[in-house]
Amino acid sequence: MQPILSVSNLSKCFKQADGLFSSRTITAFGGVDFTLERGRTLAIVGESGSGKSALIRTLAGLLTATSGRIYIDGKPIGTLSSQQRCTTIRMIFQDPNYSLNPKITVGKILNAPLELNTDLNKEERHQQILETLKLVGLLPDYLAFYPDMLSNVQKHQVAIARAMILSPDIIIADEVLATLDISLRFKIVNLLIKIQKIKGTSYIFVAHNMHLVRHISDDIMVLHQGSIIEKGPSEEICENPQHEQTKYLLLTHQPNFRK
Ligand SMILES: Nc1ncnc2c1ncn2[C@@H]1O[C@H](COP(=O)(O)OP(=O)(O)OP(=O)(O)O)[C@@H](O)[C@H]1O
Repeated sequence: MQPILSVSNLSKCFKQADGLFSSRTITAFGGVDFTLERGRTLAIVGESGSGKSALIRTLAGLLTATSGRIYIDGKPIGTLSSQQRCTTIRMIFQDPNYSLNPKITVGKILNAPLELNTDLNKEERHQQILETLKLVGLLPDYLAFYPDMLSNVQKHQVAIARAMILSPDIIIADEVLATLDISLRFKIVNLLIKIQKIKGTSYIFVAHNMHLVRHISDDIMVLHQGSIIEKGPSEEICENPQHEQTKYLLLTHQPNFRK
């Protein structure tokens, strides 16, 4: 079967001012190749500055690649309209305290992507919103709530609902669990796993916690200084890491690691 996402020789460079008249080029990542199958979860790990955020932002269309190709379901991403792109890949940002507008209700937050990207009428949009709220485990009462009236975990549920409202093929989650304590982390992880089973969504997770990564991902890709140094099935990478940097990440973020 065709992978839902295929990335070939992708790179992103930034130009940064260096003195008054000169600039220097910073390569955030380069030569990145990978595929993501439908209904699978890929975790991207790496030390700070390894290029994780730049890569996922490029995949989500928030940054333009310097070179390389991205194919969605076999089609070059450049051939998709912005609506098609929005309904295919959605991103969940790290902290819902910043990504959810505190001035609008949950109902309006969920209605906006439908209004912008679909031809559904008001009643159809309302139905879609109710179904999505149910999917993430929230009651219809929450439609009238403002984000500040919600607990931290409920804000995460709303952020997931906003990402799922267009039933995208791929969800990219940027360190979404970092702001939650351990018990709530597993609540959100289990919710994401449940959604994947029901909808067949593919996930790309950026995470630091290797223990969690092992639990939630099928495959792991390790970035180091902008390059992929290791990728493969999660169990294999965690049990038998080949690269020193992967061993270091496992030691730092997984206390039981003994290699
Ligand atoms: N807008 C930018 N302008 C210049 N350089 C940038 C920009 N964004 C990222 N970089 C550089 O690209 C490299 C990769 O950064 P990136 O934020 O993708 O790393 P990261 O792995 O996500 O780090 P972290 O885990 O700390 O978020 C770094 O050297 C960073 O300084």
